[in-house]
Amino acid sequence: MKTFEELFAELQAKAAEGTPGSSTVAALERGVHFIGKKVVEEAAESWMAAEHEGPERAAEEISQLLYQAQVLMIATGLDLKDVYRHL
Ligand SMILES: N=c1c2ncn([C@@H]3O[C@H](COP(=O)(O)OP(=O)(O)OP(=O)(O)O)[C@@H](O)[C@H]3O)c2ncn1[C@@H]1O[C@H](COP(=O)(O)O)[C@@H](O)[C@H]1O
Repeated sequence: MKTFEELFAELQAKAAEGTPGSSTVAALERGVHFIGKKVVEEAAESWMAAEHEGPERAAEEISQLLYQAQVLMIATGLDLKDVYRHL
């Protein structure tokens, strides 16, 4: 198990190193348009899971939504503090 902050630090490091075999690096190479579509896809799947598939499936889909949101942040050059200051 990892926290939101720990995952973000891991993704930043992989992006900086261009780690081979990383799905994050592959997504970043495809760009914001591709990542944005993944965010929307995971948002829809989170909604559907919450409404129809129960809390366990919702948790799984929401974790993927958080992951994709972090990838979008990195693709946009944002750090966590850039987002947190709007909370
Ligand atoms: N938490 C995630 C994570 N969540 C989702 N994904 C990716 O997001 C994509 C999910 O897209 P899809 O919806 O197409 O996948 P799916 O099979 O249809 O899944 P469902 O949405 O239908 O359930 C897959 O490519 C996953 O690899 C993730 N990829 C990586 N991580 C974590 O990110 C870290 C770095 O991973 P790498 O960059 O791959 O090394 C590791 O700690 C990973 O655990």
